[in-house]
Amino acid sequence: MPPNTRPLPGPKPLPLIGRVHDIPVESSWLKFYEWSKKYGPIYQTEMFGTVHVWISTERIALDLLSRRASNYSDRPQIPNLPDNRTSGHYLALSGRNDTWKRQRKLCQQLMSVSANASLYSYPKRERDRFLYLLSRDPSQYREYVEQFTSRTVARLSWGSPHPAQLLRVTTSGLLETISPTGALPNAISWLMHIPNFISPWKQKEYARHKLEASLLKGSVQYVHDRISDGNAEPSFIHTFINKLSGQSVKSKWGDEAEATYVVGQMAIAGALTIGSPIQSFILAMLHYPEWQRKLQCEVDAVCEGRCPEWEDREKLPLLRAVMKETIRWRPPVPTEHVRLITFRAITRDESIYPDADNFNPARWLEPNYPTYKEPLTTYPNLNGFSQFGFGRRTCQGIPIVEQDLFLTMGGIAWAFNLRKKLREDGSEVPVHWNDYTPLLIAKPAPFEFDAAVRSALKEIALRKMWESGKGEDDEEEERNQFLVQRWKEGSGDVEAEKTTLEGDIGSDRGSETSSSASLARSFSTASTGSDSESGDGGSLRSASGHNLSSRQAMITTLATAEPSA
Ligand code: HEM
Repeated sequence: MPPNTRPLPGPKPLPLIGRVHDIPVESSWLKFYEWSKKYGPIYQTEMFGTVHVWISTERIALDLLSRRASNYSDRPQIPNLPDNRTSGHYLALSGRNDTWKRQRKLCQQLMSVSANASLYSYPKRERDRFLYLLSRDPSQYREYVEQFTSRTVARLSWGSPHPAQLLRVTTSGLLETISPTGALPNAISWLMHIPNFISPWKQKEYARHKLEASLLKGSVQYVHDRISDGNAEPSFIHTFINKLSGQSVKSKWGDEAEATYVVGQMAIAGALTIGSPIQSFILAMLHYPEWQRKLQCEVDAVCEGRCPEWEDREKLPLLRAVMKETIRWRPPVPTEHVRLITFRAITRDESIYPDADNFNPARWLEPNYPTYKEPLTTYPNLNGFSQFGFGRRTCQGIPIVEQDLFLTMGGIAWAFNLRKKLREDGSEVPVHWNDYTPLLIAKPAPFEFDAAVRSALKEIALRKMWESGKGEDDEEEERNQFLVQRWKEGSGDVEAEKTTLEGDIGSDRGSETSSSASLARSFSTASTGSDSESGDGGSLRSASGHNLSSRQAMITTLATAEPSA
């Protein structure tokens, strides 16, 4: 402490445990928010001897994290992932070191090349597929939303939706590994010193990481194969291989092994986060039907009956306001534990957001609100929004978030009347107001609703959108989902499935040349126990010398890997 400074306010710690007993497992951000009301916008808490400083207003966050970024751009060690600051595997969790600086630059470069090409229309393609699926069975909305986000980001990362299903598995495991309310060592940090062979958390994380390494390396090899075949789709890694790799530029962008993890981090971030605001949007439309009507009016008037496209964005300010307001109303990252910002508290600052608990997109569109900004052809947008962080660690995925949310929220408003379900006696099935999952990325707990397609013409249009949006891989993807489900439940005999499906392998589409083959490489690497960290991508062929299909390989991998969820 410099002379003449006072310690920060905060709850008085108890010996050894500090205030750990105060933090609820569910919705811990509510406690941090409550403390910010009591102790002020910057306060400290102690947990098992570690001091945590919490920031709860945008002004202080800007002062410290942006203006004094050279002091405050580091990340702490995560007890359940102790090499997070140095491994170079997760850019968002890296310490402030040269590897992080290089990786951040690469991420920025890959993102801007894709954003300049409007993300190759991948979000539109997946949005069309998503809307049709939602029209078939709204009760499966969470599954379809997660498919949308993970398939879109898989296409962006590797030019194929194939890796999406496994990406979801490894990513949800990672979320548990790093969340303060996930793995126990994150709450009780001395547990990180327990040796591997008796630590269930370390063993689980090791198995997860191994599967993830196979997925990332196999996906990169797949892109190499497609480049050799002359039919590679655009993707982050394709840009790296084509334009940024090679000895001369290695010191600037890193080598391919590093780029594999940078692109992996982008895929992980995209698969994890964007589902939250899409689901919160549906929740908002059920609680605020008047805003649903206004949004539909804007979309109908501007698009004259067709589904909104990314090119319409300048003309749809209300849709952009709804996107931003959804994120403010229900922050996807309510507390950012890696830099200890209570994003939720920031969004509840009444001097900036009057009547803060109310979902009110008008606050971005009318001059009498403090958040209003002109011109409405550009504003509101998500650039610089507090919910994406501050200073040198600001989120690098905003172009993806913006396009994904614009297309899905606009598409839902165009296609459906969302409403609460009615019971037989005419009463409404209640929908919760603010029941969210407890991990680092908060998603609404499941709720029920009806999604009625707004007209017969739209039914036909949705069918056409599905036909053009669905990929060759849809059938195989459906099978993969089934297998992953069985594996997660631990109830399925995956070996038996393997035998049955292997018998059927002749019908497996494109096992020699399609996207399946390269993924197979990574899966076979994992399943044969070869070193998944070696970076060479492993062998392309099975023991019998035949290329494995991704389905066959996934079965093999799942049969040998530990469940991570
Ligand atoms: C609704 C969606 C998203 C939200 C709310 C969100 C929010 C955040 C937040 C709060 C941070 C930490 C900022 C800080 O410490 O100051 C962050 C970092 C990051 N985000 Fe996002 N994010 C989203 C989607 C994405 C997507 C789609 C990508 C894909 C590229 C992405 C990539 C990253 C990366 C690479 C970082 C780490 C930056 C660094 O540490 O230098 N995010 N994001």
